[in-house]
Amino acid sequence: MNFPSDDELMAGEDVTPAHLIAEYPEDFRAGFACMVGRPNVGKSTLTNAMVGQKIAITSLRPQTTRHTIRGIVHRDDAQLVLVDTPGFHRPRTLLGKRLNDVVRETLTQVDVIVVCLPATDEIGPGDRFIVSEAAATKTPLVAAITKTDLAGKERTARALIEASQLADFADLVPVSAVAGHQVDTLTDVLVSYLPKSPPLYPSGDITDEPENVLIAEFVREAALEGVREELPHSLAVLVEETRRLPAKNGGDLLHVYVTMYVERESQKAIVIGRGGSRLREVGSRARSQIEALLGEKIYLDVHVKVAKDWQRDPKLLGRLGF
Ligand SMILES: Nc1nc2c(ncn2[C@@H]2O[C@H](COP(=O)(O)OP(=O)(O)OP(=O)(O)O)[C@@H](O)[C@H]2O)c(=O)[nH]1
Repeated sequence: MNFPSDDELMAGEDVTPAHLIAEYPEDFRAGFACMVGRPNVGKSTLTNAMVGQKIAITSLRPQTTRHTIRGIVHRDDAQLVLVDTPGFHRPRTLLGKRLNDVVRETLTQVDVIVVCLPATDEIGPGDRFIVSEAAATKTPLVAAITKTDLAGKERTARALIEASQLADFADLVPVSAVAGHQVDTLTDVLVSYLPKSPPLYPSGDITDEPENVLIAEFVREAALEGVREELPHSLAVLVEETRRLPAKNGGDLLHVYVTMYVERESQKAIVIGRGGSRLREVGSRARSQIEALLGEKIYLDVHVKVAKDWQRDPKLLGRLGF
């Protein structure tokens, strides 16, 4: 994570690029919020709804968010940088341990933590574990009671009461990212916990994740779609290279070379499909998303490799950005 250090923030104009010193109101606020919660509670969807553009990766399958992807909410009076963490897991592998470390480190550095609790579900041990980890930091906690459109009024009211008994939340906000209900209210609440500060990022930025991370996530998301087998933990995607090559019809075309790592031959067969049919579908779905992200046509080359136990291989984990 590349949070600006205290020194950088204190140093003000000395390190602030010229484009950031543009005019901003005296009481401007800027800072970081981090979403935590069990898998599938709606963290990514909520991040997208607040930022207003697809950045974090959502999926029907749990635990798809591997990388810490930030979205940035730009307002006239504030800049809210949203950090979308992978979520806590009971660490069984080196990957699991590193993911937890990333989350913990993040939680101590942000200005406010958003604990996402779905209105549809009873509070369980998973929620309690996450809330206790979050409460162990000195950071203010805000509860977002998510998916209220699915839960209805009565169940949402009960979820609010249950949440208020769970921890000393500074605020509780019922919200539906899908229906767009109370999303702005949540942003208002989070902004109120940010320090007075000049903007931290240029006004056009929606995320500072390198493009290759987003490209890899798009391929991963496409590869997981419609697969029932337990693939989420076993699938990792790496952008090996991007290269601009002359196109047939003149000009040039961006070639993107991607490797998908699975742990077993059987998983490779699932990903590739009969005669490569599934992989072609995955490639074309990912390609159109990547083209939308980059604003240009690309050539996408996806290779599938078996890397047994990649989750325990420090070298490969490092290359994959963990
Ligand atoms: N109806 C409804 N569905 C929602 C809402 N928010 C999220 N969902 C759905 O819930 C599922 C999980 O949402 P995500 O945003 O991927 O959840 P997450 O917490 O980021 O999940 P992980 O990446 O696994 O940690 C997706 O199918 C979403 O479409 C909501 O407000 N209303």
